[in-house]
Formats: sequence, structure tokens, C-alpha cells
Amino acid sequence: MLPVLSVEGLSASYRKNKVLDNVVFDVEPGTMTSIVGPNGAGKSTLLKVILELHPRLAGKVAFFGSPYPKVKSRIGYVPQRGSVDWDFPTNALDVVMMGLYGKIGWLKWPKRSHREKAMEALAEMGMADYASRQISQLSGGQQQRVFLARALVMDADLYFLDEPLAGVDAATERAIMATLNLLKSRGRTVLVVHHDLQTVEDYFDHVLLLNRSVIAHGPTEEIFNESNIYRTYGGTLRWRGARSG
Ligand SMILES: Nc1ncnc2c1ncn2[C@@H]1O[C@H](COP(=O)(O)OP(=O)(O)OP(=O)(O)O)[C@@H](O)[C@H]1O
Repeated sequence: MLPVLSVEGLSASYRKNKVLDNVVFDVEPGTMTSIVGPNGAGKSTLLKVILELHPRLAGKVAFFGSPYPKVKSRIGYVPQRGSVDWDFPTNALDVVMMGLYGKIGWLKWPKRSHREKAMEALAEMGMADYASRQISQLSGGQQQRVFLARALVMDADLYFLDEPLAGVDAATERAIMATLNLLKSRGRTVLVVHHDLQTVEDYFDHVLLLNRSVIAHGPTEEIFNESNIYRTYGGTLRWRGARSG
């Protein structure tokens, strides 16, 4: 079967600082993968280079066998919450509607059905009452829920999310994971930059351990073990090891 995503020999840098070196991996359809590694391992940069938001020095990336510009509309990206200007004067409903622009077209007015779809997604994330609230007036967890609602309406085949669970409360974490599981149950493929080693086994069926290059990648039960985690984190590891039973 053609991989949903194929990354071959990818390298990238900021000025002379090489942060990704010969990254190689394929992602199979319908999987939910966590990208895990220490601070500065290049996880966010990997997403940005894959999505052509940051240049690559070398390597190839193919989505469903095609280059990114050809398949853009099939790909959803939820950036890190901290990287977004939340003071931009817009409300929650409009942010979700932005997820529909591929379908509406940039210069056309949204139809009532588009608005309804966006409202449904907000309701699914428990955010219906906040539709007309300015995004600067939302809490961090609420902003993240709005982002997830936008991902839902995008109706993409492949999703990239950068730390969607960072700094959210337990209820928001459950709501976000329910949404990601819903996408997976619809056959979508999901890649998530994730920082909490304790929940990797519960939440993700695949894991990509990254530290400048791929340390290990595959089904969580095969890959997510103490020796691979140690190889990824080295001396920075503070975690006490995989759950026993
Ligand atoms: N805009 C930038 N300019 C210069 N260096 C950068 C920039 N963004 C990231 N870096 C550097 O590139 C390296 C990889 O950063 P990146 O954000 O991809 O790592 P990460 O694994 O996502 O880290 P974290 O877990 O801390 O979010 C780090 O050393 C970082 O300091």
C-alpha cells in the first residue's frame, strides 16, 4: 500500500545550525503516530519542513505519492498554540470557518451550510457557546479546542498537530483525544508532536522517536521501550521507564 507520507533523507538547519539530519520514515494510512523527543530535538521543525513552511537542505517528501503543492487540500495542520497571534481580531466561529476555505474559495462568501458545519464542529468540541467570542478572550484550553474544531471541518486525510495537549486541563485533553480518535475511526491519518511520555502508550498506536534523526519508529508496543527512549533522551531522561503491565 502506498504510504500516506514518505520522508526520505530530510535535513534542515537554521543558519548553520543543522537541526534535522537524514530523517527517514514512512507513515501508513489510518495510523495515529506520536512524534516524541527531547526539547530542541527538531520535532516542530520536522512538521514545518514537511509542510514546506521551512526550507529543507536535502531530502524528499511525498504525500500519497505526490508532492505537497498537489495535495495541500488533503492535509490539515494545527500549529503550536504559542506560535499563533491570538490578538488578531476575529472570533471562534471565523477561525473554524478558515478550515473550510479550501472548499469555499478565498474570495467567496461562506454559505449557510458552511456556517452550520463550523457550528457543529464547535459544538463537538464543547465550544458552541463561545462562537462569537473574540479569540483573545478565550483560555488556552479553549483556544486549543477551537483549533481542533477547525481541524474537524477541514476534512483532511492527513493531520499534523504540534503539541495539541500542551498546557490544557484534563477535560480538554479528553475532548482533544476523542476528536483525534474520531478522525482515526474515519480512516484518517494523524501525526502528533507529543511531550508526555506517560500517555504515549495509551494514546498512540505508532511512535516516532526523534533526536535530529529518527532513533526508532514503528508500532508503539514494539518501539516504545526503555532502551529506545534512553537512546532518544540520553542523559536528559528523567522518566522512570515504561509502565509495567
Ligand atoms: N526560528 C528559529 N531560528 C533559529 N533556531 C531555531 C528556530 N526554531 C527552532 N530553532 C532551533 O532548532 C532546534 C530544533 O527546534 P524545534 O523547535 O524544532 O525542536 P522541538 O523538538 O520542537 O523542541 P521543543 O520540544 O522544545 O518544542 C532547537 O535547537 C531550536 O533552538
